[in-house]
Amino acid sequence: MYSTYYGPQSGLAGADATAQGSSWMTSFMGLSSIFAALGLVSQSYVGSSLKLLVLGSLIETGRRFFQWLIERFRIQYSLTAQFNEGDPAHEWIVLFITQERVWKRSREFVVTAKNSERKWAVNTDSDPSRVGSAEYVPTYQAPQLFKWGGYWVEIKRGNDARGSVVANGVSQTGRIYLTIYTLDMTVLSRLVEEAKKRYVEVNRPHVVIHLIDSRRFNSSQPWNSVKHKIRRPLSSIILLPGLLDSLVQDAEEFLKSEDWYIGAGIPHRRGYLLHGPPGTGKTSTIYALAGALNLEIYSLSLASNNVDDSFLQQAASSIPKNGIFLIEDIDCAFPSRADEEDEPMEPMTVMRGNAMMARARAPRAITLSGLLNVIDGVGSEEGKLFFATTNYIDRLDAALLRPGRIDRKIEYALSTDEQTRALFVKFFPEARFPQFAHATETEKRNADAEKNPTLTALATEFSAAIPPREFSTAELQGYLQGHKMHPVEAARGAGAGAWVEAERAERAAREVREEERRAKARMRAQQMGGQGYMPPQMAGAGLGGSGMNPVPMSSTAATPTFKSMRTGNVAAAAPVMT
Ligand SMILES: Nc1ncnc2c1ncn2[C@@H]1O[C@H](COP(=O)(O)OP(=O)(O)OP(=O)(O)O)[C@@H](O)[C@H]1O
Repeated sequence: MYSTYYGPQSGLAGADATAQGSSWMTSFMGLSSIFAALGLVSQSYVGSSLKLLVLGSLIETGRRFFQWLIERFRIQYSLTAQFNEGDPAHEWIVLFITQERVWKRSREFVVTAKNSERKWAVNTDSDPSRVGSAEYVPTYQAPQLFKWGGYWVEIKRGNDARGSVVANGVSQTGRIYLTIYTLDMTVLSRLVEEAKKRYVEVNRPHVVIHLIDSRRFNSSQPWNSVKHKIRRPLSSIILLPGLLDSLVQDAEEFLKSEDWYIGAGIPHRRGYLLHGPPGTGKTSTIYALAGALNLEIYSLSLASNNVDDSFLQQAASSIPKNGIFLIEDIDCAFPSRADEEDEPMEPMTVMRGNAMMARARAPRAITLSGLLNVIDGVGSEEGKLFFATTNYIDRLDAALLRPGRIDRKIEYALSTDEQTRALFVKFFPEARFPQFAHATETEKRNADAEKNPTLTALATEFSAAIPPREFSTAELQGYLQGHKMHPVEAARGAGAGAWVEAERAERAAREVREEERRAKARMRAQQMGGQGYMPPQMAGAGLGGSGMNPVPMSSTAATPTFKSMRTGNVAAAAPVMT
């Protein structure tokens, strides 16, 4: 049924409107309550955030304050020492922390194949006799704390930005900072002394040689590489009788007489020049002497690209007391005129004019005056032993050789009969060859000396087969090494005699080749001369090999060849100390 009912209909419309109004109101109310609720929520959120912010700030401030306090404490109640790589003390401390097993908490290691360069690797193997093929060296990048002698010590590594280079991703040069939590300076010096003592102990079987590695060149830390050589006994050096003893005695006496030098007003230093043909034992003598006297060697090559006067000065003055400063082949820095003429420039360079030619022969970085200053300048005293070696003493300037710079000149010569014999005996000791041991008088009478020779007899035969003053000890050593298990073959028959003939033939061929090279070089020099070129040392009116060198060089003497040295006055002279 359907009916029309207006009143209520209109009433209904009104009610609708009312309902609409109330729903709007409701919505408004709802919204506002949401907003209110949201407001409340956001109020509480902001509040909490604020609270968190305040709390966080407080914690951070507290943390910083605590850090500051710790830093204050560290500064006030600790000592920090810095050890720079290249300095010997750095070596001591690295060994010390390795022995203290500080590396145990290390997380970073440099791993390299074993070689003679110092690494102070950690020994992780429980069996110390087992030798691994690689070295594991902790980098100490993160600070490490350990206890020593009742004190807390912190060790940290820092890098020297100027000098460090990155090899295999690991910085090679750097510093070690050692912080001890005490105010007592004596603790630091006790620790350093202890470190040095251990270092000396560990190195007893070795000779320590400090070198300059140009790959890690750092002018403020010149000695940046350390090598260890097994100590060589003095008895293994075969020289003329008395020579080695007098050298060792001289050096020992020098080291003991510091007070005398001070009293006499003489700088406490001693210079030695070892000169003579290659392979006669000059370098071996210095290493054996360093081992016998417990001295470390600081060895420098003047031929290195990076070495100039100021670097030389820096290197020499950073050698500690009682160190050996060694310059090998000292003549190399100042080649004689003959050598300069042997190495003319390339023809292309000549074509471009004299100005370019003059520049092409750039002045050498080391000057003679620079070298002289280093040998007798500030920092060269303090108990330093200066050793230089050369194959060509005639090339050296008289200024370099004067007493005070070079106090002893020791001449080495090619092997004498006596040395050749001694070398054979050293090579074939009776302990290793008992079958050739000394025979008793009865045995000697009954034995057939030809069939059953003793080592002494073989040594005499060997020295008779080798002409005296013709071969260096190194050459003879090379020959004997080829027969190290066969003393009879080494001493007799085709062995020694055939070797002498082969060596002579090879030398003659080498000299022919050398003469050809020189002739070619002279021709090139003449061609240059024809185009107006004059070698700078000639233009420089008698200046030495270094263009910057204000001191005249005595390089006009003809360069001796080793043939002339063997047959001439050098060969005739016995090794002497002057
Ligand atoms: N007099 C010697 N006694 C023992 N060994 C020697 C002697 N001379 C040379 N040797 C041996 O020869 C090798 C080279 O010797 P060393 O380097 O000492 O000679 P050098 O005179 O310094 O040579 P260079 O002038 O070329 O530097 C070494 O292995 C060394 O053992």
